[in-house]
Amino acid sequence: MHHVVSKTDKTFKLEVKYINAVKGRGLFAKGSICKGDFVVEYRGDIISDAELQRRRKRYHTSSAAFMFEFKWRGKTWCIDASREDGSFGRIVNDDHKHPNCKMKKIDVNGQPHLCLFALNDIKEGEEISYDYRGEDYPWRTQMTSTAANTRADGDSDPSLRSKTQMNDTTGQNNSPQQMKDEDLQDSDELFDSTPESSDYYFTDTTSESDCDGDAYLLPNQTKLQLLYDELEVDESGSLSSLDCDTTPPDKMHSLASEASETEEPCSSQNAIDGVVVSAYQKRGVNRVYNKRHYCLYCCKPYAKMARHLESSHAYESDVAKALSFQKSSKERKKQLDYIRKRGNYAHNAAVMQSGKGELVPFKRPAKEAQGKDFMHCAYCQGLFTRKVLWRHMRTCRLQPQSVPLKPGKKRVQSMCIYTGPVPSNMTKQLWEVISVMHPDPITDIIKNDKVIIDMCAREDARIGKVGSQC
Ligand SMILES: C[S@@+](CC[C@H](N)C(=O)[O-])C[C@H]1O[C@@H](n2cnc3c(N)ncnc32)[C@H](O)[C@@H]1O
Repeated sequence: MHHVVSKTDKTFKLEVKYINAVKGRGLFAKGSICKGDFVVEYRGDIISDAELQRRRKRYHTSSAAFMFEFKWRGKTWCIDASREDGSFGRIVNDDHKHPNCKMKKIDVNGQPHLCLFALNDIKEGEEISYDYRGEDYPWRTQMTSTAANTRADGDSDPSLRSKTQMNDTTGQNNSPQQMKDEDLQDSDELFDSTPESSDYYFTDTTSESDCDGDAYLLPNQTKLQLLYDELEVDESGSLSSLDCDTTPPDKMHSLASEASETEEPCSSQNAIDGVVVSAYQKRGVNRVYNKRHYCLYCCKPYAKMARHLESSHAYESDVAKALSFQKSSKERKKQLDYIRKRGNYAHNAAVMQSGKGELVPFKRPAKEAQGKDFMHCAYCQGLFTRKVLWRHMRTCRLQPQSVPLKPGKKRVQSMCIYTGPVPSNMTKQLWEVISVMHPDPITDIIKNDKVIIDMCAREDARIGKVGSQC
C-alpha cells in the first residue's frame, strides 16, 4: 500500500533492463518475490472514456501502446502511461503463456489503481510479465522464434533483429486496433485497500479464485513501432502525457475547490509571460550554430548531446539502444535525436511552469521572442511559434497516419495545448479553455484575474463542464 500511496516503486526488488530492439525494455526482479506479493503499480494519468477517445486520435502508436482501459463502477476509464516518467509499471511486457503476475484493480480512497501481483514465486533475474489478454498482438506470432534467444543485456542475434524488424515493417499498421470489452469486466470484488485492510492483503497470498474474478487490462494498440521507424527526420520525439480531463468525477470537485482556495494568484500562467526565446546569433553574416540541448537524464544543457549521452548515460535503456546501432548510421542518429527532443521538452515544461530559464525552440527565431507565443507540437514535442505550428503539424513526421489532419489554426492549438504544463492555480479543464483563446489583451486579463479564475473553478466543480460555459 505504501508504494501505491507514495507513488513509488520497489526499486530494491525491481530493475529496468534493455532487452532488445523489438521488445524494448522490460522489468526484472532484483531479488526474489513471493507468490501473492504486490509487485508494481501501472501508474499514469487516469482519464475518462471521452478523453481516451480524444487522445486515441492524436496519439502515435508508440504512445498509444501505453494506454490501458478498464471498467470501474460501470464506466470505462483508462490509465495513460505514455509519459516517460521513470515508473516501472509501464515497462512490464506481455506474456500470455506463462505470466508471473496478474493485474488487479485496487480501490484506494475511492480511486482505482492498477496493480500487478505475483502469480507464483519469482526468482531473482526473472522478467516480470503479465497477460495483456488481447488475441492478436503481433509479437505473439512474430516473436515466438526469437523469444528464446532474448537476453536482457542487448540483442541476441543481429540477424534475428533484422528479421523481426522486417516483420514489423511488413505488419505495420498505424490504425489503432480496437479492443473489445469482453475482458474488461467491472469487478465488484475490488480489493479493499484502505490502510486498515491493506496490510492484511499484501501479506496474504493471492488465491486462484481471486485472480479469475478480477479484471484484466487491455492495451488499446497492439503494435509498438520501433522508435527508429518513427523518426524519419529530425522532427521527432515522443508524445507527452496529456494532462486534461484526467480526474475521475468524484475528485473533480475537491480539486477545483483546492484551486480556488489557492492564495497564489495565477502563478504558472503568469510565469510564461516573462519567459523569452532567444534569437540565433550571428557572426558577421554567418549564423553561429551554438544551440544547446537539455539532457533528458541530468537536465543540464549540452552542445554535443550525442557525445554527452554516450559518455554519461550509456546505461540508460534508450541510450543503450541508440548505441547498439552502428556509428553514423541513420538509426543511431534518429534514436539519439528522439532522446534529445524529449530532454528539451522536459526542460521547456519546467521553464513554462516556473517562469525561470529560457525555452529551447525547434528553431531559434531571428529576433528574441515571447515564450507565450510558442507551443509544443502534440506529435513530435518540438516547440514552435503558434503561427508556424499550424503549418508544421500538417507535415510532422510523427503525425499518426490513421488520423489525416485537416485542422485550422485553432484546432491545432487546442490539440497541442495538452502538451504544456497545467498552471498550478487552475483546473485542467479551465486551462484548456483559456489556453486556446486568442492571445490578446482580453485573454491576458482573464488569465491573470483571480476572481475570474475562481469563479470558473467553482462553475467547473458545479457542472463539470466549464468548457461549454466559456
Ligand atoms: C507497455 S509497453 C511495455 C514496455 C516496452 N517494452 C518498452 O520498452 O517501453 C508495451 C509494448 O512493449 C512491447 N512488448 C510487450 N510485450 C512484448 C513481448 N512479449 N514481445 C515483444 N514486444 C513486447 C510491445 O511493443 C508493446 O506495444
